[in-house]
Amino acid sequence: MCPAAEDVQAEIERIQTVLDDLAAEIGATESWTHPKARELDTISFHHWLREQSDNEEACRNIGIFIAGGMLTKPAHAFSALQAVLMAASAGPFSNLVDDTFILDRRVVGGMQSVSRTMARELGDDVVKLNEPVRFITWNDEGATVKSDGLEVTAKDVILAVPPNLYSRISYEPPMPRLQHQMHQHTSLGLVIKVHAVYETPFWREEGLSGTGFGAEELCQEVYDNTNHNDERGTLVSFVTDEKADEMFRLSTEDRKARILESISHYLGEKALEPVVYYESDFASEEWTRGAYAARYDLGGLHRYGPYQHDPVGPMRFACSDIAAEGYQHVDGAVRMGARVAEQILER
Ligand SMILES: Cc1cc2nc3c(=O)[nH]c(=O)nc-3n(C[C@H](O)[C@H](O)[C@H](O)COP(=O)(O)OP(=O)(O)OC[C@H]3O[C@@H](n4cnc5c(N)ncnc54)[C@H](O)[C@@H]3O)c2cc1C
Repeated sequence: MCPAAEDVQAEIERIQTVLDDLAAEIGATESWTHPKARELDTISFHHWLREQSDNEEACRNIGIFIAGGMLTKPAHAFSALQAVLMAASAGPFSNLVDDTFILDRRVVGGMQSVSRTMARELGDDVVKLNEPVRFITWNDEGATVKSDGLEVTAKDVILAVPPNLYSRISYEPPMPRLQHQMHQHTSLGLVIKVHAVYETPFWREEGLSGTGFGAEELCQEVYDNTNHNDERGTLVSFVTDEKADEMFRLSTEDRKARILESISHYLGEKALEPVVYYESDFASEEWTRGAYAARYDLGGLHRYGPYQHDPVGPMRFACSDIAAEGYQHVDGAVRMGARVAEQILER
C-alpha cells in the first residue's frame, strides 16, 4: 500500500479490515449469490469507500490501489462488489497489497517462455499462430470454426479469450439473447506498461529494492524486473486508466519524459537515463484491446455473473477474466482451463 501519515494509515487499515471481512463473507466463487450482492454491485467503489470513511486520503489510497493497480479503471467506473471479488480472489484484501504474496514469484526466462514451451510441445499442427477465429457455425453436436486460412470441425469448442472479444467472432446461429447482452457489459481497462533498462540495477547498489507505490504518482507502481542472470537492471512500471488517457495525448518524447520523471521520484535521477525504454500499449492490439482484464460495468456482476460460465451449445468459456480464485491473473486462467477441460472429459 502507498505510504501515508500515521492517522491516514490507521484509517486505511480499518477500511482494509472491512474489505477483508466482506471478502471472507462473500468469497470469489459466486459473489452474486450473497444477500448484499445487489447493494454492493449498484454503487461505485469510489462512493462506497466514502460511505465507509470521511478520510479522503485513506479512501483515495485504497481506491487508487484497486482501481489503478488492479482493475485499471477509475474507481467510479466499477462496483464495490467487483472490488470485493478482486480482493476475495486473492484471499483477503491484504494479500493484494502484500508484495511477498501476489508478486513473490517470477518465471526464469519470462512468462512468455511458458507459452512458447507449451506450443513447442504441442507442435505446429496443433498451435496455429496468426489465425484469428472469425466464424463459428454450431449446433448441439459440435461446431466448425473458421479463420482466414483454416477450418476445423470439433465436438467441443473452448473460447479462451477475454469476454470483450467474444463478439469479434460471428456465430451461426447467433449467440442467445442473454449472451448478446452479457458480453456487452464487460470491457477492458487501460494500462501503459513501461520497461526501462539500465546498464546496472543501480538502485540495488543504493540498498533499494526497486519496489515503490505512490498514490499520487503518474507511475503508481514500480518494480525491479531485472531478467534472471542479466547484468543490466530493468524496471517495470504502469500508467493506468485516466492517467494513461492523459499520456496518450502527449508526443512520444514528452510521454517518455513524464513517465521517467515519475519513476525517478522513487529511485533518483539515474532513473531518467535508461539505455532502453519500451512502452507496451495493449489497447492498440486488435486481439487484446486493453489491460489487465475485462470486467463488468456497474451492476453487471450480480446481473450476469451467474450465467458467465454457462456453455452455449458445444462452446465453453474459459479465461482469467471469469475466474474466481486467481481472477485476472495467470493462476485464474490456468484454473479456468483445467475446469472446462475436466467438464469436457466428464461429459
Ligand atoms: C500488462 C499486464 C500485466 C500483467 N501482469 C500480471 C502478473 O504480474 N501476474 C499475473 O498472474 N497476471 C498478470 N496479468 C494478467 C495475465 O496476463 C492474464 O490474466 C492472462 O494472460 C489471461 O490468460 P487467458 O488465457 O485467460 O487470456 P489471454 O492471455 O488474454 O489469451 C487470449 C488469447 O486469445 C487470442 N485471441 C483473441 N481473439 C482471438 C480470436 N478471435 N481467435 C484466436 N485467438 C484470439 C489473443 O490474442 C490472446 O493471445 C497481466 C496482464 C497484463 C496485460
